[in-house]
Amino acid sequence: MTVSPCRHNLFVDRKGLYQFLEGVQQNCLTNNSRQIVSISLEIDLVDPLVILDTISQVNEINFYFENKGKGEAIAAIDSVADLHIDGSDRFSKAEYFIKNSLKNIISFGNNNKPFSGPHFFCYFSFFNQNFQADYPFSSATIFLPRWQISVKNQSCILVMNSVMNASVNISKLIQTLFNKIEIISSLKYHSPKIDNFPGNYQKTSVTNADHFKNSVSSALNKIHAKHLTKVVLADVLDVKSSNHFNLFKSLNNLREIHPNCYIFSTSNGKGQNFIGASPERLISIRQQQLITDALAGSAPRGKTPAEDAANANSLINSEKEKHEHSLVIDYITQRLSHIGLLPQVLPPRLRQLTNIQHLWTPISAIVPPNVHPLKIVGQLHPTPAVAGAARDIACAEIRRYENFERGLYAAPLGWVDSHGNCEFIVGIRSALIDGDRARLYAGAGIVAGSDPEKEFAEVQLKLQALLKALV
Ligand SMILES: C=C(O[C@@H]1C=C(C(=O)O)C=C[C@H]1O)C(=O)O
Repeated sequence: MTVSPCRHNLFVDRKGLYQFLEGVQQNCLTNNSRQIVSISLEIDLVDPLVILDTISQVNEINFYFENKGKGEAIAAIDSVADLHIDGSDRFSKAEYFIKNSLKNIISFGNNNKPFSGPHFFCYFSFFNQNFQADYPFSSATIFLPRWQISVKNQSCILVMNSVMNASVNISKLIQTLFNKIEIISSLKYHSPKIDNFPGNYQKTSVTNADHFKNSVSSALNKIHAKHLTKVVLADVLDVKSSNHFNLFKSLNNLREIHPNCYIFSTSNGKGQNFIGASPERLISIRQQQLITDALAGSAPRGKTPAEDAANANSLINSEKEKHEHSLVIDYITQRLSHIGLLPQVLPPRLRQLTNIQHLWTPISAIVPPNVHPLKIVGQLHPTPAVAGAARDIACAEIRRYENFERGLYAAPLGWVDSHGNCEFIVGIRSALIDGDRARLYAGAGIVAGSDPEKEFAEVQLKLQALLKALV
């Protein structure tokens, strides 16, 4: 990838930008080729969620990612290059697509700022192939957005990616960019308050409480028979609202209610969205430093500080929860070692969320430049935090017990840049939204010592927290 020098003043930029684009076009003419130009400009602070809500169209794919605690938010809107695939080699095909696309991208502008330059947004489904024929997302989607608006530490970067060839009108292209900046700048930074949606809604169950509890009991028999050591079973809640779900309000509610979680949303460009608030990072890589989370083992938050501390204490000291947790650590360290990394297990801690708390062990490693982030994602997914152990046996059991398609639930979603930086999370505590209908997903890890009633209560706790933000 070629990088042109950075200029600071927007007016100087306009002239420099014209010359840059002319140079690229000349190159296209000479080589009879096309290129993608990636233009990054610092703009006044805006709220990427407000921008997503205002400029995205139903027929365009998009992606939203926010971590309020880290002061980061990104909206990726519409696509200039995308890949939609299924099958077991989806991670390597996605890696190839990104590497190949990058060869043909030339960058201009503020390239040293966080989130400047081309970023590829990716979302995968839990299984290599979705069984439900009409499930609305492929098992892998990767796209380079036309527009990317991101905020990091109160600084805002706009990236426009655009195709350049011999016939592109450069003045028009620049005009499009500056018109967009004008529209974006006119949208004041605002964070609306949480709404109590007055709309009515009905809950309909796909599974019922007995089905879930019976599955847990049956899985426990298989665990005792040593067929497997852990399986994560999920449940879904179907909701029909009297109004269409309002994505913007739901996401805004989610970020207010769960400031320590990753808030995410993806759209397939056909009217369906997958959204949620996940506490679980699969991997983040910044300057070759990888961090991944082993997150498993749960207890509710207490209603009083004393009750909360007691719950935390019994979580930390529970042999059953520690066993459930250590399966995830063992798997992650083995899988990272398998691809030549040297994982370092950091001290364990508690991840305390609004409604629930988890055992949490971060694991770090240095990533050599020749190991692509998607190789690591493909290596790790699905961890025992969302599948079980042994992994393949657990996945087969999940298919047997769950009578719904997991789709994007509990699967990796995130972004990769051109330097090997990335952030991928696990799409748990999520919902598929389709007009006035929503399907909510949450699960719990089953190990020896699990109690069907308690596991059912844990899943309901997670589902209710999500429901509260959506309706
Ligand atoms: C599978 C989910 O969560 C996972 C299961 C947990 C558990 O059972 O203790 C904890 C965190 C996650 O790894 C979910 O929320 O859907």
